Amino acid sequence: MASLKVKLNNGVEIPILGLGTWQSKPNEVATAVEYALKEVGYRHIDCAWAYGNEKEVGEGIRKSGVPRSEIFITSKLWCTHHSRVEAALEETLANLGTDYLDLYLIHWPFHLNPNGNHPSFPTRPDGTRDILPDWKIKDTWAQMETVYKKGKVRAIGVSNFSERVLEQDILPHTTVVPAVNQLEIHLYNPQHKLLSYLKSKGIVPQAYSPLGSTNSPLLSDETAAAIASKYDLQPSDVLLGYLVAKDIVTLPKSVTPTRIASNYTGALSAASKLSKEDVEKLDGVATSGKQKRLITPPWGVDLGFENWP
Ligand SMILES: NC(=O)C1=CN([C@@H]2O[C@H](COP(=O)(O)OP(=O)(O)OC[C@H]3O[C@@H](n4cnc5c(N)ncnc54)[C@H](OP(=O)(O)O)[C@@H]3O)[C@@H](O)[C@H]2O)C=CC1
Ligand SMILES: O=C[C@H](O)[C@@H](O)[C@@H](O)[C@H](O)C(=O)O
Repeated sequence: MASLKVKLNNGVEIPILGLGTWQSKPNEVATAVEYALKEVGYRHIDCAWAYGNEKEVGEGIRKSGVPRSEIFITSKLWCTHHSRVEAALEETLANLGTDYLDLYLIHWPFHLNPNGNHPSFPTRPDGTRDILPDWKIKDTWAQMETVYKKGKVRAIGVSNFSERVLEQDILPHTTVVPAVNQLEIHLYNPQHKLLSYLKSKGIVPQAYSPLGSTNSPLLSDETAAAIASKYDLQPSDVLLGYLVAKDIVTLPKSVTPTRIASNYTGALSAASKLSKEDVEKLDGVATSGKQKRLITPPWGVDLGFENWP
């Protein structure tokens, strides 16, 4: 049986399943969060300033009646805020209506121009993203360490950081090793090499877009479907259970009550049923020609990832 929590490198425990909230409309997310916490048993919500719905997530948390201390809340520092981490965190805390986060992540390893032509997605005259090329990501991380040491967040980590960025730009300069790296990890983008590297450094991986995100090609995958029918599960259960069985913190998003419920129970059920051979088979799907990244914002610079188009 897969464990329900994973221990981070500072001893804090994180529930292995969390509810995603990207693209959850503000008028839907409060109900979704309330339902997930009150009716299903989720105790972990994955948020971000950039999702524009943190106020409504906070509303859902309060309406659920589940005590704050029982819920693991993650949020992420947006790219236009790298020079003012503490102020950005305060804004997120106020939006969510809480006085601390369980985990705060740097959303992407770039500082976008805070004085550009858009508050979240500034672009240059040629249309490319207005990244500050001279900004050092270690200076963002130093501010993350400050808010951690002040006790405003129980753990700090990163998201969308490749091995190269961690190895060259973060780890040589840290006193606190990131607790987590949140990445696109799923059947078609399993990132085996990066996962081994993270394990060697004690950094816990979190899987975003575990179902393949919007209009997912994964839900009709033949290997996942065959394994699902063997155990009387849905393919979505297998997609999630596969990651949970590998001790990867998994973040399915849904605003549909039946899916919010089945993703939770199905993931745990699949994780307990999948054999070593099933997991090996699923591990090989991408390398047998199905490798595909689904979330590739147009950064216009090399992030250091394998298989970035
Ligand atoms: N750090 C980062 O850069 C990123 C972080 N994330 C995080 O990870 C979370 C999950 O990733 P996300 O990209 O949202 O994608 P998911 O892989 O979680 O897929 C979500 C999509 O699948 C649908 N869905 C959910 N459950 C089922 C089911 N059982 N059967 C069929 N369809 C289903 C949802 O529809 P519906 O809601 O209508 O039910 C939605 O369209 C995000 O919400 C966010 O919190 C995601 C991307 C990038
Ligand atoms: O967390 C979700 C994703 O990272 C999302 O915030 C980005 O992909 C963003 O839409 C972008 O275009 O950079």
